[in-house]
Amino acid sequence: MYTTDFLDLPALRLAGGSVRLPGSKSISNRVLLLAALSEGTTEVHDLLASDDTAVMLDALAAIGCTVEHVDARTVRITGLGARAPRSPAKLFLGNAGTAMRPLTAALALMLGDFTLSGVPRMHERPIGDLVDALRQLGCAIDYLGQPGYPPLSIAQGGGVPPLQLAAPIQVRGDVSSQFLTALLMALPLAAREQDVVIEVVGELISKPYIEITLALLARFGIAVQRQGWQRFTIAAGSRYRSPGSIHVEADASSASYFIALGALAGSGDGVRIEGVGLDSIQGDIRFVDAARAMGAQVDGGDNWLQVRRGSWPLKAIALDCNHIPDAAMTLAVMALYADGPSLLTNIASWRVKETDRLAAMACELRKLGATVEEGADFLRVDPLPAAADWRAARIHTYDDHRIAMCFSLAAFNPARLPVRIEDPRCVAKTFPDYFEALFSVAQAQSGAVPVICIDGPTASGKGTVASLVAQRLGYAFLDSGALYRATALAAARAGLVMEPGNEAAIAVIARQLPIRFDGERIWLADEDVSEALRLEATGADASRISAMATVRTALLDLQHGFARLPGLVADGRDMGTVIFPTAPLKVFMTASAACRAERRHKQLISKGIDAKIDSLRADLEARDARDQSRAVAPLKPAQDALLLDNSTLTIEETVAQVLAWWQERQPFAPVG
Ligand SMILES: Nc1ncnc2c1ncn2[C@@H]1O[C@H](COP(=O)(O)OP(=O)(O)OP(=O)(O)O)[C@@H](O)[C@H]1O
Ligand SMILES: Nc1ccn([C@H]2C[C@H](O)[C@@H](COP(=O)(O)O)O2)c(=O)n1
Repeated sequence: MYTTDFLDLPALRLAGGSVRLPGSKSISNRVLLLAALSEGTTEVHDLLASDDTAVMLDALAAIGCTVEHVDARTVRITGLGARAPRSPAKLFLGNAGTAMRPLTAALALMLGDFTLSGVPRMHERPIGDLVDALRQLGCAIDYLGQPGYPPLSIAQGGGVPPLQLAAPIQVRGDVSSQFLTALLMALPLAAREQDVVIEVVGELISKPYIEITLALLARFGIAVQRQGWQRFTIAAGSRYRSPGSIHVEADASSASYFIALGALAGSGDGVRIEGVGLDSIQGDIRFVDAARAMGAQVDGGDNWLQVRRGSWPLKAIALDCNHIPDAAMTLAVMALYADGPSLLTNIASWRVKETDRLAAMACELRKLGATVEEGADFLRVDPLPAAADWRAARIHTYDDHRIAMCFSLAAFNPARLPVRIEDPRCVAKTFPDYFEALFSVAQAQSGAVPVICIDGPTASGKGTVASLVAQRLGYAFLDSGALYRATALAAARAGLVMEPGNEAAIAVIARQLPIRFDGERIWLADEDVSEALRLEATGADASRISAMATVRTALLDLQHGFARLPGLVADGRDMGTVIFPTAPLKVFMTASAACRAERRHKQLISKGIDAKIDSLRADLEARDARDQSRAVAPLKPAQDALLLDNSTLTIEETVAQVLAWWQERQPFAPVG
């Protein structure tokens, strides 16, 4: 997951290959709660691991369920069954509506004292209609802040009041379908002796989500009779029965980004999506119809979809999106690539989601250059047909995962502009590895993967700085010196002396180098050689073999392979001059010899390695002289490199300077 302040997506061109999607958030949190209310143990497979499921799991553990993490995608829940929940309990539910609403309803029908709170935005998301319905029943539930919104208190430690079940329980259906879902999941607790009837007031929105709720209730042994979308009856004697084991389908809303990707850029066989198919129980699968209407070619089976580009430009649509409220946001970005204005209607529910999505989408689409009309419950988006119409935008994401994900599609713009996604970590709500998945199937425009080169003499700090710059930008990092060091180490172990007569044999070793980078650690085959590589003797050997032309050629492809999405920071001696000559930023980093010898001395002493400054200085000057004077790819600044002498700078100041130069090269308008 990218935890950087922002993530710059370079211009993208094509998409192909296969992605496996994480489990559905809606299904995951419903299954977890139903497992918690059941007797016995339920093994939940392919569970979504995300912020919203994490808060649900924490809450279930806090009220006394046993939660065992079997592996990254499997959890075992032992439910409460007939037991009372552990109380008092304070439950923090983040910004997870799928946890806040159903848990409120379930706990309001149980013995105990509970408070339920969330992040500030959760305290702006309405829950009054659900609380009204629970109060009709007689539950003791109160607002701890603003009436109508969380945080809430449930105070039934002395006993659950007698419930008023004779008359149907009324709940509004036109603000959020989660209120009805919450009641449907919780009220079997009250239907021991008599039928419980729920009546929906107003037109029910997002009906497909209710279908998911009913399907999952059935898996847990609860049959609900439905009369149209207005009246739901839970039969007397209902009891949650664990299915023992249950699989969570992949998230159909998450599929929308990859369906769109296939429609925009799917080349060859297009994009294959694993984990959800055309027969999904999730309403958002109907996004496929909308994508087809816009021109996408979509095939599918039981548990897979395959998407290719069809009509181009895409066809504009006018669509009532009530049935696909979450996935419809993706259509708003696809509309930028259409042959006319698109109109998305019946999306008022966007206003009470993670953020006011109607306002947010309009604002961010305009930043890209689009003309957008925002109505109370609709959005009209004009396309951006010509490259000149597009702007390079910093997309603000409002702590809303879907905004981050759907705006990534703007990186396919014909103007070949990058798109900056602020706070990319917000995708953790439903799809923590979204950008990794995107980069695994998307291809950049040729030459568009950005590379920052930092070359310089030994101990100038280029490795330290390059690695930090890479971290701040979410880019890959290439320590090219490690490749020469590893080759030298492997050659020494093969009994070779680093001299010209052995050049051919050393080049063979370089070409087949079984090197692997794993965070801070470096492996040669199955041996961790991180420490051995940093020895001064290994550095000197590396310097000797780096003068051999065939060894340098043997390492070329390996180095080029590091240039991948979203970008690369590479440090070495010839990154800017030979390996990435068209890189948009080249830095030549130096420091005085005295300063470098002192830094290296400190570095070695801190690792418990004894060293003398004078001999270190003599060694590094000898190494620099050899690296500068060799015939192939000598150490020297590229013509267009910026010089950075950091003798008097701290590491942080040096990093800040490189990042400032990088920002100057970006096309985004200055902030403010
Ligand atoms: N201003 C600075 N910028 C970068 N590094 C610094 C700075 N001040 C001190 N250092 C320290 O200098 C030491 C040498 O840095 P580093 O190993 O990154 O150099 P290098 O140029 O990559 O060396 P080599 O080419 O031998 O791999 C590190 O311990 C680093 O923390
Ligand atoms: N791009 C590179 C990187 C390294 N070398 C050689 C020259 C160095 O003395 C030696 C070790 O590099 P370090 O780990 O100290 O950066 O490897 C090179 O020629 N070209």
